[in-house]
Formats: sequence, structure tokens, C-alpha cells
Amino acid sequence: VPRRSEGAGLCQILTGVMEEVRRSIRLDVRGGDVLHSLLSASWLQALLRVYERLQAFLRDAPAPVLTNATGVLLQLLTDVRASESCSEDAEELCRLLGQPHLQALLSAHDAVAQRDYGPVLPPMPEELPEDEEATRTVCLVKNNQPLGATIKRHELSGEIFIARVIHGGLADRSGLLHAGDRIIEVNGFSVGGMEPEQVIQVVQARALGSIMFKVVPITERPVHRHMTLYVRAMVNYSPQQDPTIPCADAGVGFGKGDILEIVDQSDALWWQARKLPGHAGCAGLGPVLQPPAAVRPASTHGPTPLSDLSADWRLLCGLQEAAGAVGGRSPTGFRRSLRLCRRRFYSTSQLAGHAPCPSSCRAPSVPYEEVVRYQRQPQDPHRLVALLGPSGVGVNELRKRLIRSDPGLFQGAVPHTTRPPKGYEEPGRDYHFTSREMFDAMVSQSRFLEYGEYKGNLYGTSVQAVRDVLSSGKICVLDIEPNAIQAVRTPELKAFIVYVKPPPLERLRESRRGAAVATGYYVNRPFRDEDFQEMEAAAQKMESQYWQFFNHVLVNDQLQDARVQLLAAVNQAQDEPQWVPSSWIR
Ligand SMILES: Nc1ncnc2c1ncn2[C@@H]1O[C@H](COP(=O)(O)OP(=O)(O)OP(=O)(O)O)[C@@H](O)[C@H]1O
Repeated sequence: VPRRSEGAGLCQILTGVMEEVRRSIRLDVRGGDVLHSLLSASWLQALLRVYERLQAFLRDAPAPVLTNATGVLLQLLTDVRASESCSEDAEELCRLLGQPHLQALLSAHDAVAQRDYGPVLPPMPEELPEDEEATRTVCLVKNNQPLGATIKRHELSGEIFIARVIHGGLADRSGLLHAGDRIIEVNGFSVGGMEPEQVIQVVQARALGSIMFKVVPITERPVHRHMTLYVRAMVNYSPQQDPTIPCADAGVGFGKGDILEIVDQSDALWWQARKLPGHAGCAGLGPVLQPPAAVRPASTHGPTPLSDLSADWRLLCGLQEAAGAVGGRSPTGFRRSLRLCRRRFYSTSQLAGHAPCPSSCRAPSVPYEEVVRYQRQPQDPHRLVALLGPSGVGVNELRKRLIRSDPGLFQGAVPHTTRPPKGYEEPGRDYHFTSREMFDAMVSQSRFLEYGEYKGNLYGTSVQAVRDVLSSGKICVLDIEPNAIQAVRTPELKAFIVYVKPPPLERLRESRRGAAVATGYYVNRPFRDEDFQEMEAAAQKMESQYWQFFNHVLVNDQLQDARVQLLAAVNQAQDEPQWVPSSWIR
């Protein structure tokens, strides 16, 4: 940074430098454009302005003329009073100078001038025993929040250590307590020989006010990996039900689909995480849950052995497994009748003579999925909107209504079929009519999101059919089976998955009073209670397996309300930032 000695301000110098650099760009000097964009960055300009202000302040800051104004005042008063003939003015001066508030003001002036406001440390004792350990006394003022630290007892020595400092908690924010610090005293009580529970009782005895810790600081602090990572939980986790968590009270509970902000990955087994949105304060412990091979046998924190590590393996198995069997390609769903028959009679495994689902479309059984915030840019294709729900809940009805509400914006994908066209059907509009050989070839090339067989004919929704809609600038709206979830969750289609959920039973009875359920190709009849119960059971099964993949849950009670909510969700998906798998963006 150039010195200010030439009298020019830094901003002025920078302007000069930029002019030089601009000239280098004109002369095509290598790197000139990079340097120019750096120098013209608004943050750099702002930073320099701040720097200049600080320099100006240092230069112009008022300095005291005297450091002992009180002494001068006393001397003056003594001199005036000592003089034999005192004028009226002199007497008034004495009265004014003798007033307590003026004396206090001058005393404050002297304290500032002499910089007499820092703490005065007692002198170091002359003789210190050689083996005395350096201790630190930490005083934390406790409010209603927990301290945000856990302790543990060393198995062999019985000493009490700070096990973890929870990110964002009181102890962390103080910056004075660290994992691995050995606690000697709490509130003046020696913790020697105490169990951790007893130490906690001493801490808790004082609910509010200050708590004094005397600790021997850890000499080598563990390397903290504070890089923030965002993940979507693919499993449910409750610290209270996890017998292996080192401290259940310090745990963070989460459910499938929750977005977690991982704020500390220092420990091999326990992340510190916050649930989003809105949990700005203290983080909590969550299991890392890596595959067993990746789990290291000891924590990176503090002394070993640590009694809280013995059950780690149980932890890995104790959690609910992520849904493993997502995948398979099944019959397409352009028509309600097809959705119905594929649900009731067909599955991919029954499709004789057709390629089984490639293993790549199976969901990996990972407990977390790394996510990033994604904002679609106006020039990007729209995200595919995929609706799914239990049979009869109204997926197709909502899809049709959405498309009808704005056919210029929403469109379905044209499915393929091997059956001959009917008189009123137009190729490319109602279906892509194709030969069986052609269809088989497309199946083996994995060109279908879903496919299947009905009454001897094949039906399928191809990736290209979705692409055709997206490349025309419209939003493609599909209804899918859960089997197709992985096929639509791709960097290209970036599916926004809406789960259509049935309302409670009594609301189903009420809202579906005039509606008809399709039981076959041509047979419609009013809904019965068994249909609702079947729908509820199917919904529960779907939710327990696939909830983590749902981007939006829509309860289809009043049809009109549901359509309005769907439209709002779809608009949000296209225009507002969303959490998506990081693999879609890289
Ligand atoms: N909120 C609602 N209120 C009243 N009737 C509804 C509502 N939602 C859907 N329906 C009616 O319920 C019936 C089934 O709806 P739809 O065909 O959309 O179900 P689906 O989820 O696509 O199931 P399937 O794939 O089995 O056809 C239709 O007659 C539809 O009009």
C-alpha cells in the first residue's frame, strides 16, 4: 500500500493506479483485466475509505494538554486562598473550582489522560514452584441458556475434562473454555474425586449468575474444522432415544428431509449441527454416520480412552435406515386409468422380457445428502414438477387443473405407447406411437423415466418427452410413482417433488362426497370408506419410505385450495432459492 507521505489520500492513489492498469489493458498486458476488476471492486474501495478515516482519526484525535489537571487545580486554590487581598473575581473562581462536579470532571480527565482505566494485575510472586501448572480462571455469567459444554471423566486418572464445547453456546462464545481443558475447581469447590454428575450438580446449583471454573488449559488444542456444510437428513434421529450419544441433552433431533447446517466436524463421530431454518443459537450433537470403515476408533478431542466411545458401532446400526429400494422403472402415468392399473396390477419386476432397473436408479442408503442453495436463473430451463401420492388422492386431478390454469406455461410430457392409435388420437400430441422393437431399444438405453405394460401394450414416459417441454420454455408437470423418484432427481431435470397427502379421514369423507373413484378402465363409483382407509394406509407407507425426497407436502382437502397452494409452491420452486443436492450444481 503506498504511503500517504505525498499528501494524496489512498483513494486518490488507487484512482491513479487504476488509470495505469486501464492503460495496460489497452496495451493487452497479461493479467491487467484481473487486476483492474480487483482494484475497482466496491468492497476494496470501501475498505480503503475506512482505512483513510481511521488514519485521519489517529492524526486529528485530541490529545490531553495536561495529565494532572486536578493537581494544578489544587495548587491554584491553595495559592489564591493564601493571598492576603482576595478580589471578588478570585473568590468566585475559588467557589467555582471548589464545586464537586468540576473536580470530578477534572479527575475523570486525568484518569483518561494517564490511561488509568486498564486492569491492574497483581505482581507475579517471586518464587513459583517449578512443577506448578498454569491454570486459568474462567468466569461465565449464566443466563437461561445452557452452558454449551459437556464434561467427561478420564477412565484411568479420574480427572474431569471438558469433553466438547458446543458451537454457538455460552462457553464457545466466551472463547475461554476448550475441549480437553482439565477442570480443577467449580465455584471454589475442588472437583478432585468427583463423578461428572456431581460436577454438574455443582454447576446447576447456581441457575443464574456467574460460574467460576478453574481449569488447566489443554496445551495442544485440536484442529477445529469449522467449514460449514449443509445436508438434508435422510433418516430420523432422536438423541433421547440414542443410548450411545455422549450427552443426550446436547443432541440435536431431526427428521427425514430436515436441512441441517453442520458447523463443526472436528470429531470423527459427532458432528455439531443446527436445524434450519431459524435455529441461530447453540448447535447440537448429531451422529456422523459414515460407513463403518470410515469410522475412526477414537475421538480427536481430549485425552483417551474416552468412555463415551464404546458404543459407536451400536449407534450406526441403531438409527432408522434410509429407504433403500427407491428405483425401478414402472408404467407411465399419463392417464388416470393407466395410473390405476399400474398401481393395482403391475410392477417392474413383473414385466417379463424387459430389462430390470439399472442399479444406478436405486437410492444410495446414505443418512445425509449434501445440499446447496440453488436459485434458477431466468435463462435456465424450468425445474420439472413431479406430483405423487397414494392412489385416488387426487394427483391426476391436481395435475390436470394446474395445466388447465395456464396451458401456455404448464404442460405434460407426451408418453410413448406400442398400441395402435385410436381414431381421435394424434401422434405426438396424445402419444408417441412406436413399435415394440423401438420401445425395447429405448428401455435398454434407459431412456424412460417410467415404463410398463398394460393389456399387452407398453407405455412409457421418456426423458426426451420431458426435455421437449422444458426446451420449449414451459414447466413440465408429471405425475409419477415413487419408483421414479431417483430417475427425476437429476442435475438436468432438477425435479421439484410435490407429495399430495390425503386429509384426515373425516375430511376425506366430507370433501369426496360427490367424487368418483376409478376402479377399472370404464368403471367409476362413489368413494367408500374402504377406499379412504386404503388411501391412508398407502399414504403412511409412502411417507415412511420416501418423505426425505418430498420438496413440498400438499394436503388435498378442498380441491380449489389445493390447486392454489400447488401453484404457489410451483412458482416458488422456479423463482426462489431452494435447497438442492450439491451434486446437481457441481
Ligand atoms: N380435493 C378433492 N375433493 C374432491 N374430490 C377430489 C379431490 N381430489 C380429487 N378428487 C376426485 O377424486 C377422484 C380421484 O382423483 P385422481 O384421479 O386425481 O386420483 P389419483 O391420485 O390420480 O389416483 P389414481 O392414480 O388412482 O387415479 C377423482 O374423481 C377426482 O376428481
